[in-house]
Amino acid sequence: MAVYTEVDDESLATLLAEYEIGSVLSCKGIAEGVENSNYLLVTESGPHILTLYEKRVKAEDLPFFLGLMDHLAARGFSCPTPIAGRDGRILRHVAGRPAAIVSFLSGVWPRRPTARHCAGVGGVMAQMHRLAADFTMRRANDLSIAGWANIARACIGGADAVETGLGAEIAAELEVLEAVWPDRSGGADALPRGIIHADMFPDNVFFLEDGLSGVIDFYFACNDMLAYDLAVALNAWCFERDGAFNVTKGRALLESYGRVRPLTSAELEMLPVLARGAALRFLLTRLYDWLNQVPGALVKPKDPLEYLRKLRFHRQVGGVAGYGLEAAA
Ligand SMILES: Nc1ncnc2c1ncn2[C@@H]1O[C@H](COP(=O)(O)OP(=O)(O)O)[C@@H](O)[C@H]1O
Ligand SMILES: N[C@@H](CCOP(=O)(O)O)C(=O)O
Repeated sequence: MAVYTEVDDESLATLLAEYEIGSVLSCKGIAEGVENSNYLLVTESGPHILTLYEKRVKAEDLPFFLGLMDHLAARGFSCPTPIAGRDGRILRHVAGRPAAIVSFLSGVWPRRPTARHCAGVGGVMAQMHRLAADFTMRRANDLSIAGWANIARACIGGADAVETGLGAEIAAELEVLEAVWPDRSGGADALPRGIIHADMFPDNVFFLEDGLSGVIDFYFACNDMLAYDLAVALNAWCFERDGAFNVTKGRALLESYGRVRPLTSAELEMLPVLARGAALRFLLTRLYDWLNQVPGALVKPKDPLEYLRKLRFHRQVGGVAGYGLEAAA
């Protein structure tokens, strides 16, 4: 459960007085997520989500995240819509934290993703990439390769307590990725860039009986290579619980993405490298959280070693066929 900051009744009543969504009927901490404190806030006008932004979310990035959700929702993309108060402002302060209220999205996230779910997420990701193309705000990916090196420095000393040799393996991986990470200078061989979600995990994609119902949690969104978003999703959606990569799921995800935004041959070729980077990114942030647990917070840290196993898989993938696609387009 991720509730780092409690909200008392008085603060809640003061907050709600600034909106036109009626008074509070109930407000309960949500038993999921790891980054922010989330509450299911039911008012006279229905359910909403109250989010108090914590640790990794910088206050100066909030206009980007909330602006992006607003931009996508206005174009028919199913994601939370930020709700403005009577004064037109979306961002507030509650219990000493920056906070916002967003619309509630129906659906449940898939505990055991199938190839059908993977096809759904591939399609919706490509749609998001297209719809965000004219979003004018920018945010650099602070959890790309330079950011990984910073996190690695902060937790490499404790890594071997989690698994013997882990510190050295992370250092070696970073060195390799530094050498092969796709061109960041915008040269002719640069991969297509745009706004990416950067955390499109199963717990951030909701489904109803008739299919995908929406995407939440845009708090890592940024400008980066579009194919990196796919690399994150291959990691998050296409491995089985026993650690095996499921090529049927990989193919479903990639083909359905490609039907909305065809992938270039350079993107397909780079996929194994991008997937290694994505696996290292989640290995590092999980390792950091594992080693720096917040006393008293209602949060269950995620297993860093799951991503070490995924990283080792990507290292031996020779090309896009390893993810289920026949050949480069
Ligand atoms: N707009 C929303 N509609 C419905 N449920 C939501 C919404 N936003 C968040 N939630 C619920 O809160 C949980 C945690 O949200 P998330 O944004 O993933 O948190 P965190 O950023 O802390 O990881 C989700 O798994 C979901 O159950
Ligand atoms: N998806 C990340 C953790 C980020 O938490 P989320 O609840 O915002 O998805 C991971 O699995 O490490």
